[in-house]
Amino acid sequence: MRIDVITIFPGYLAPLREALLGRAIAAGLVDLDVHDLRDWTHDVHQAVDDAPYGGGPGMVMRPQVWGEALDAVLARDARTPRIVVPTPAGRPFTQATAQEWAGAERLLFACGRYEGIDQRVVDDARGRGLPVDEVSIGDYVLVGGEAAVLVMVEAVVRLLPGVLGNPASAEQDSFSDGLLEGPAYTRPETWRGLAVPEVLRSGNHAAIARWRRDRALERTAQRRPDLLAALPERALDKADRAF
Ligand SMILES: Nc1ccccc1-c1cnco1
Repeated sequence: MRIDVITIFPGYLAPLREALLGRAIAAGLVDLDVHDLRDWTHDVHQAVDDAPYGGGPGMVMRPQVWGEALDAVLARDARTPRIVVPTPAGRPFTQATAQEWAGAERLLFACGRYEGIDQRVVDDARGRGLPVDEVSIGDYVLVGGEAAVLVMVEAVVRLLPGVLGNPASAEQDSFSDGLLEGPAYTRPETWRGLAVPEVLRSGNHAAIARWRRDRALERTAQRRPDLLAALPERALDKADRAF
């Protein structure tokens, strides 16, 4: 997978070259290119934004600069990318989105700041038949899209074959079966007077699986009843319903 990121703060994306993602890049599973949007400005001030038509607070990022940047970065590789624009006004980014994008051969993230990018940049790209996803990582206000790109790239790249040491862990993630993961424990058996639940040390794998499923159902019901309500009928078996 090739990943391009266009931003006015390239340094903000440095963490993408660390740890798991850094290893994926080193292993050739991911090609990452971070581009400075200001490289496509032509004025001495390298202006990337301007006042919004219609007035109001903040600044809007200029279409000319973004248009030139996108055209140049698109041309760097023959593969057509999904263009991703992080925005608080976007559709929710979920595990399903990450799984969908993990199948893409190329992703191009356009990091907007201020009050966003002139809408015509997205409209022009869509008008040329390019897939553009405007997505939000949650209902809160960030200063720019860069933090959202760190989140989304990690969620996607960990799903790529060969990235995770143990692919099973991707299957057992929270959300992969529609439920939140339950509590996890490791040694010592007792710590500050708190003991590991007996069943987890019993060696009875059926009982352990049941206990874990019950804790996941319990936690999901308490913290994310919306996820429980969204589960398809077939997702809960008889034992689940008894819980
Ligand atoms: N608040 C923001 C400001 C700029 C670019 C993205 C966001 C965003 C993305 N997901 C939530 O917020």
